[in-house]
Amino acid sequence: MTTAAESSIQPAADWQDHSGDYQDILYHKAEGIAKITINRPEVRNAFRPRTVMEMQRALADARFDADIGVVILTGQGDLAFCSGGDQRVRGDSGYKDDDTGMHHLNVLDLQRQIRSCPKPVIAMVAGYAIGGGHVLHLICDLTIAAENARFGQTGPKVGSFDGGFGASYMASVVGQKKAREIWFLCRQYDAAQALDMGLVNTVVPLERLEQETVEWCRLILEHSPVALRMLKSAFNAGVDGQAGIQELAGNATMLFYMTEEGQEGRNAYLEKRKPDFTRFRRQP
Ligand SMILES: CC(C)(COP(=O)(O)OP(=O)(O)OC[C@H]1O[C@@H](n2cnc3c(N)ncnc32)[C@H](O)[C@@H]1OP(=O)(O)O)[C@@H](O)C(=O)NCCC(=O)NCCSC(=O)c1cc(O)c2ccccc2c1O
Repeated sequence: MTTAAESSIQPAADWQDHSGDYQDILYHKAEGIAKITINRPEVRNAFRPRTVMEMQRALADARFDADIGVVILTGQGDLAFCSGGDQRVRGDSGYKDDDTGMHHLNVLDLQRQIRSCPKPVIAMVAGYAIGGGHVLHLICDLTIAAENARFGQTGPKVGSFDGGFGASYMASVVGQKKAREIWFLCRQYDAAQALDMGLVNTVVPLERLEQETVEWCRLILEHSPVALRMLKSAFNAGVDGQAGIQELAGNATMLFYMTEEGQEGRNAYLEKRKPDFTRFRRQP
């Protein structure tokens, strides 16, 4: 019998360990890919506040590492990607932080961080993606699922709900009727059903899960980082309201700063002269 920690997923890259002092996650890098693994298989990779904080730190590292072009989010073992918030530490107003005793719903911060990360984030799902763990895979740009993957929400069963991305973004992915079914009935869906409703991008045998995911990463890494960045923020802008527009506009500003026209404004200010924009064409 396999234990929750054991994995039959074949490694597909020469991963370098960057886990450092992390307690709840593993963090690896290889070939321009960062891999963040929730490492709490004894609770089906449920997250507590510390888990989320560590994931936030690792994701920030991946974002600011110029050698990294794509991020994989996954869970340790064959049995679960993530089973959502750790119900054992759920207090009366959130999940209790071991160190401070404060109550958190900090996975919501992580969701926004995944969405605004200018690099593609891919969920690599074996086993259960349930509750807040299901929303985490949903938020990722792409999901590669193993044949044993199972998806679903439990909120209304356990006294919780995610009325943010978990509801509205889900509806934009699977449609209003299906999203309401997923939340109202709290059923589980297998990988084939998830593929059928557009919740995942592809389904592969468990052993090939990482190989397929790394192949997708390698393809992405062949492509223009700026084009990918612009596309991600453009996809977000359509559903994220003012925050999405801010992200897309921020990328436009970054590109403008990279032009001579943008730099003329800065240079003129620093050189205490009037800017000369006459040499820049007005595009039709
Ligand atoms: C995930 C399961 C379907 C797996 O079932 P299976 O039969 O394979 O395994 P067990 O049930 O026996 O579990 C093994 C072992 O793990 C423990 N465990 C599993 N999940 C959790 C969990 N989420 N928290 C704590 N512990 C967990 C389980 O108790 C067993 O331990 P033993 O010691 O008894 O052996 C099934 O486990 C399952 O349904 N799990 C619960 C899923 C769930 O309800 N998750 C919480 C949903 S709410 C949520 O995630 C959430 C979090 C947030 O931070 C939010 C923030 C803002 C808005 C909303 C939020 C939100 O909804």
